[in-house]
Amino acid sequence: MTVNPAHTALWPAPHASGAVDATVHVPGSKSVTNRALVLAALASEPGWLRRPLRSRDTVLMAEALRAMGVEIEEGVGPDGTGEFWRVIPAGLRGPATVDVGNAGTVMRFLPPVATLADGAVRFDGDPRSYERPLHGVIDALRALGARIDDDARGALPMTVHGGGALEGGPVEIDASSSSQFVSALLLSGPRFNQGVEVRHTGSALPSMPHIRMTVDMLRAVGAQVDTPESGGEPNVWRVTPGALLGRDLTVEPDLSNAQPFLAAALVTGGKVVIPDWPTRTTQPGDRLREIFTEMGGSCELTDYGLVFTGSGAVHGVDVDLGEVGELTPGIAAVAALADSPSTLRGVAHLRLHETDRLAALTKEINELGGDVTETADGLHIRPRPLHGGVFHTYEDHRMATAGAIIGLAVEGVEIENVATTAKTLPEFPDLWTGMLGA
Ligand SMILES: O=C(O)C1=C[C@@H](OP(=O)(O)O)[C@@H](O)[C@H](O)C1
Ligand SMILES: C=C(OP(=O)(O)O)C(=O)O
Repeated sequence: MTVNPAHTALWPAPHASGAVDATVHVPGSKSVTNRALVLAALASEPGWLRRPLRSRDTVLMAEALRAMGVEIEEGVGPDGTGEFWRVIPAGLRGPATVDVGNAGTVMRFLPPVATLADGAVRFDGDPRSYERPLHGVIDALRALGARIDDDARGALPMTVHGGGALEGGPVEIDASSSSQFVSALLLSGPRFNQGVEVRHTGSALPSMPHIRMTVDMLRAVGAQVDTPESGGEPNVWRVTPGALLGRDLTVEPDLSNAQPFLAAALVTGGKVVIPDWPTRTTQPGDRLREIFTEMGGSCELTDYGLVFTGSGAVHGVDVDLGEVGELTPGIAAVAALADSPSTLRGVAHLRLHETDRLAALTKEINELGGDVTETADGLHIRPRPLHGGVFHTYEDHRMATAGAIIGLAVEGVEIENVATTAKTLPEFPDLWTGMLGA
């Protein structure tokens, strides 16, 4: 958790003078966009992504694929269909250089792709990317036949020496520090000579909805995937080798990025509508309908989207967030404003996210007068009257949006480096002030 002096600009978080009442069009899902890019790049024919998220993480993914020879055309479709990206796959090539920034999806999903390139692919990224776990992907790829130089650290920076193909087959990994290890191997699995069989051997696997998203999206492009849910062994996923189809996919809104707007309705006793909320989705953000209802709101899913209404009261929760870890900062912010204590559990792995999120939330909420303590796997939050001050973000987009939620209810909160929201939602400050009618 280091503060970058280049990023100390302060953004006065708007204070809500009354109940919000707004419709917020939330841009596309980061997790869907980056999976769709990888799958389209590995396909045997061109494919389309409509309404892709355009943010730091997804542009890094697109640039990395371009560096390996994939063509990605960008344009705007006819009325109402928004932007599109057309992905034209090509023989993957090296030498290439990939900047992963601090994107978990880029640093984990692309090394397996790079094993298929016919040359060296060098991976580097932000200083934080050196600290985030990658050993599961590196060790698994080596076991499946890849040559990787990583200075024996099991981390970035590293070079994958693509050999034009990978043998693949069965492999065991401990993915308890990130579900993205499993997703990464499955996404490229159809292109390995023997496919891949991933067996998770460690303690609890986090973020299961994200693994389901990987499986659903693989099946949608024609891959055959056997999973624990489809009658297979627990903790084992098997992908059969085969060609992938190019598809025409419209990306769903990012439901985790809808979180701060729903939270605004909750903490101000107002109403927020999110158009195009999917009726069926693997996105973890869909759990907000249940969690924010328990915390005092109510919601209705209509043909138009999700209508979420706050009651004026905000209650604490005791909830295991292991499946939906990326929702933790926003839930912690709401919990700090509640009328009773909260316990957030199952999220020890957040210590290795964009920043150590458990330490960062504890420090920043407490510096505004809060009473938060870290547990082995989460947070205890006892609400207290808060006061203004600087909310540091540690180059973590979800810390910035968490601070903005608190700022709605507490005067004088200033968010350091709100621009860090560009990782997944560059429009955040504008959408936020637009919601408030400013
Ligand atoms: O596969 C994905 O798109 C993601 C999986 C999760 O990662 P972890 O399992 O590392 O928490 C999640 O937190 C991240 O924001 C996105
Ligand atoms: C953990 C997150 O991102 P990443 O994809 O970089 O892991 C997140 O967006 O909350």
